[in-house]
Amino acid sequence: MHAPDISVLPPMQLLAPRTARELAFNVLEAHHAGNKHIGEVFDQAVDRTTLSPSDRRLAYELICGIVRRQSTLQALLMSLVHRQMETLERPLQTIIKIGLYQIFLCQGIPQHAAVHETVELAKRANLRWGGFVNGVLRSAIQLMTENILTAPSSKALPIGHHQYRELTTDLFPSPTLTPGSYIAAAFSFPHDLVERWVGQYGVEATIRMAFWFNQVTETALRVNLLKTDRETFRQKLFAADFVAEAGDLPETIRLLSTVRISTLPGFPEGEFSVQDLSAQHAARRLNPQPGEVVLDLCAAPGSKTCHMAELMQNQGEIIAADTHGGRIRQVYENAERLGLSIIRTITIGPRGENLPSMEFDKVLADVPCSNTGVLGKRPEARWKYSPAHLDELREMQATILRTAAGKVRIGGRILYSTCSIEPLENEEIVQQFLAATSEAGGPQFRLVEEQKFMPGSPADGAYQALIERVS
Ligand SMILES: C[S@@+](CC[C@H](N)C(=O)[O-])C[C@H]1O[C@@H](n2cnc3c(N)ncnc32)[C@H](O)[C@@H]1O
Repeated sequence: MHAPDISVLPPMQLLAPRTARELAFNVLEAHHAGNKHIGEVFDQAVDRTTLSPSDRRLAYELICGIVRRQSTLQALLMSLVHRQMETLERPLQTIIKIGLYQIFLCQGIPQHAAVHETVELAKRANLRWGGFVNGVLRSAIQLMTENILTAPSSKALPIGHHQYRELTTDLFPSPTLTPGSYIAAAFSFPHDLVERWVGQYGVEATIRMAFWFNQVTETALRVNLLKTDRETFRQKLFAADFVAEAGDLPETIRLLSTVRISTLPGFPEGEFSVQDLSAQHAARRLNPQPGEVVLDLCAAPGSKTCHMAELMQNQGEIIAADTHGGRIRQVYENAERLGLSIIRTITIGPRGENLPSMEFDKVLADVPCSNTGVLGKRPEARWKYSPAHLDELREMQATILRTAAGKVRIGGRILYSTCSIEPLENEEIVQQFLAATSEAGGPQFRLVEEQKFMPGSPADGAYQALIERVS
């Protein structure tokens, strides 16, 4: 008889999770079953618990870490459980991974607590699982040594801050013989993606990026200068026990505490937004002025739209367009919270159908992309990468840039931006656009400047090209 296909079994859920591990289990199981973002699933599940803020934080760290480090945890699991993976129920695999993540990759959780808490979770899920999970996790501890390494090897498990934990066994492919396979398995990235990075940036830079993407990063905030000033807001955070520093741009703050954003002081009053530093450069680079008429072609959820409105002193007009009618509502909600009244939202077709017939001073084209610059912030994003998807995205990006070109006035500017570090989605799209328009007899364009932000230097990866219509 064949083993049942466990991938199609309904998710298992614990009623009323009582611990951080139980909450993590519920969210991971629900995430496996559906298509929703981890953050959304977590928000729904957490609202139904009475867990303390520190338990919620631990649950969130476990969830994000386990989704991110899937390949690493799978390699550990396979070396510990000498059974066909298909015969191991998926909820049981999830529980073991919760234990393995705590033992190998969480700082500050003693091994005995990691084992005890995970065995309790296993027993709550299924009384028969406690002994098995206990055995697997105790064997896992035997895989660890006390040694911290500073260079990769097939025994080296990357743990963060450019350090590796030495294991007692060769768990990973050799980084010397097959660097791409080592990085993919040990750091947990799709193999295709790692091979691209190794080809473009070399092994060392790829490893630096992989470390950066795998560590929990600080959060950048954008202060709403129409409501407060940066120093006053920083003092407010400080008074509420949060550590924050001034960032590069006049409105940027680096928040050095881990926190659920909506609980920060000033959030309901619209004194700030969450936005990565590299993304904050987009509106700054386009430089919209008070009184101008601006088109944001891919606006939802509206971070950059609202930043532009703030830079425009809430004077002029912004048409915030998106093809996703549901998400466009978020632009409206963000604008309302931030006290911005110059934004008008519209739903458009994929080729700009339904856009008003006028021309604009500035056009922002913040196109959908592979997200390869923000893989640290979005734990599941790396697993959505595929070369085939890249082709689809490129077609969409070129179309959106052409739509932008058709809406900008002579002397006006377009900002083409992505949160990708793939040249195919960035420089190549822009160069192809410039070549095509210079050959055609219509409007002419020039590249004013472009910038690629590499992940970790110092913030998310991104690309921005400022293009001017010259005739
Ligand atoms: C990277 S997100 C935009 C993020 C947004 N600019 C911000 O800063 O919050 C890309 C958006 O483009 C939208 N989109 C997808 N295809 C589109 C198209 N053909 N035209 C316009 N928008 C599109 C998606 O619905 C998505 O909301």
